[in-house]
Amino acid sequence: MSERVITPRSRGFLFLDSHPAGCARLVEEMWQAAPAPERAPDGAPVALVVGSSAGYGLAATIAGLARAGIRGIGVCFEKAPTERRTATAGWYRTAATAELARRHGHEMVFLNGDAFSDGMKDQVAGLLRERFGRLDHLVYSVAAPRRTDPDTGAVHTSVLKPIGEAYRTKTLVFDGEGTPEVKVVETPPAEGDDIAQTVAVMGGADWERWVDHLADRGLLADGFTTAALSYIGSPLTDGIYRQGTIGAAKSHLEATARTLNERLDKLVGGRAVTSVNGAAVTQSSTAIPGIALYVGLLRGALGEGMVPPIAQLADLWDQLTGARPLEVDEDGRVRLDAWELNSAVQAAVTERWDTATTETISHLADLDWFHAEVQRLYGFAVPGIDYTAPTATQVPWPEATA
Ligand SMILES: NC(=O)c1ccc[n+]([C@@H]2O[C@H](COP(=O)([O-])OP(=O)(O)OC[C@H]3O[C@@H](n4cnc5c(N)ncnc54)[C@H](O)[C@@H]3O)[C@@H](O)[C@H]2O)c1
Repeated sequence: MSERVITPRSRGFLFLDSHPAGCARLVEEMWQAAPAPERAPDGAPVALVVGSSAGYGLAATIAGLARAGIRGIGVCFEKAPTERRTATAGWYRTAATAELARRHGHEMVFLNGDAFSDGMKDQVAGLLRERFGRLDHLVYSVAAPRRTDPDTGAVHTSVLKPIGEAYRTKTLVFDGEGTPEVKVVETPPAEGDDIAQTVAVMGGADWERWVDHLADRGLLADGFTTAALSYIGSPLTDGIYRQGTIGAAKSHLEATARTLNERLDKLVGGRAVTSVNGAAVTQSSTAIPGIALYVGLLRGALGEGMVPPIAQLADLWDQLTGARPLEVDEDGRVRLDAWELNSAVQAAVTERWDTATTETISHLADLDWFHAEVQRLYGFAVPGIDYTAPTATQVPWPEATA
C-alpha cells in the first residue's frame, strides 16, 4: 500500500489533497464534543442522513450516533483515492466515522453515490427492508452544485447570484503566501432560468422524493420525523444569500417542509421541519462571495461563543427524537441560529464589517482560526498530527458495522 507525505496544496479555499489522519482526528474530536445524553436513549432509532460526510450532515451523523444512539444509513458522494491523488476528505471522514460507530456498537452503513438518483433511493429502501426496519428519522443535508432530475434526465446547475440587480460585497481572499486581502467583488444578477435551476438543485424536490420513495414502500415508522438544513443569515449577506438564487431555493425547501409536514401527519403521525443553522466554515459556505469575510468577523466578535455544528445538531436530535419537544418558529422552522442572529451579535459584526479593510482586517476578524478551519476541511492544521510522516492514502470504504 502506497504511503507518502501529504502536503497541503490549494487554489483559493480548495485543496487538491486531503489528509487521512487529520480527517480521522477531527471526527474523533467531534464525537468527543457531542454532548452525552442526559439519559440513555430507549432502543436505537433507525436514521438516515443524506449528505453524511461533511459539514452539517457529518455533525448530524456523529451527534446522531453519540447523543441519540441511532443506527442506520449515511449517504454521501465522495471520491476514492487514486495512485496520484488522495481520496476526498469526506471519504476519510466516513471511514473514521464508521470505525467510531463500530467501536461504540452502532450498526451503521455508509453508501457512496448520487443521492439525487432513484438508484440510491432503491438501495436505501432495500437496506431498510432487509436490515434495519422502518425509518424513524431522516436528516437531509446535501449541498451540491448539480442535480440530474431522475424524471427528465435534465441536469440542473445551481448558481450563487443576486436577484434583480448586481451585488457588490466586500470579500476576504488570501494570496499565495496566505496574506489576507479585503476586496470588493461584484456578482451579476441571475438571468435566464438561473433561479429555477438553483431551486431544482437546492430546493425541496429531492428531499420530498426521498420521503415519498420510502413512504410509498411502507418504510416510514409511526411518528417518523425529518429535518432539512437551511440558512437565513445576516442582513450583511442577504443580497447574495437569502435574497439571492440560493435564498429562493431555501424558501422552496421551507415550503416543501410545510406540505410534507401535513402529509406525514396524516400518514404516520410524523413531522417535517427545516432546521435553520448558524454560519459554519464548510466547503460549500466558503464558495459564497462575502461569506468568508462574514464568518471571520463573526468569530472575531464571538470567539468561543460561536456554536459549532455538532452542538447545534445535538439539539436538533433531541427535538427529532422527542427527548425534548420540537420547537418551531411561525414559519415552521427549528431555529438553531439565535446565537448568530441576535441583535447584539449582528451589531458587533456590522461595525467590524463597515471598517474592514486589508489594513484593519487582522484586528477585526479571527483570521488564524478561519485559515485553520479551511485547512481542517481537508484534514490539515490539526494539532497532534505529524504532517512530515508518510501516510497511507488507500483507505478502504467502510464495510457495514454491526
Ligand atoms: N455551512 C453553513 O454555514 C450552513 C449554515 C446553515 C445551513 N447550512 C445548510 O447545511 C446543508 C449542508 O451544507 P454544508 O455547508 O454542511 O455542506 P458541505 O459541502 O460541507 O457538505 C455537503 C454534503 O453533501 C454531500 N453531497 C453533495 N452532493 C451529493 C450527491 N449528489 N449525493 C450524495 N451526497 C452529496 C457531500 O458528500 C457532503 O456530505 C445545506 O443545506 C446548507 O444550506 C449550511
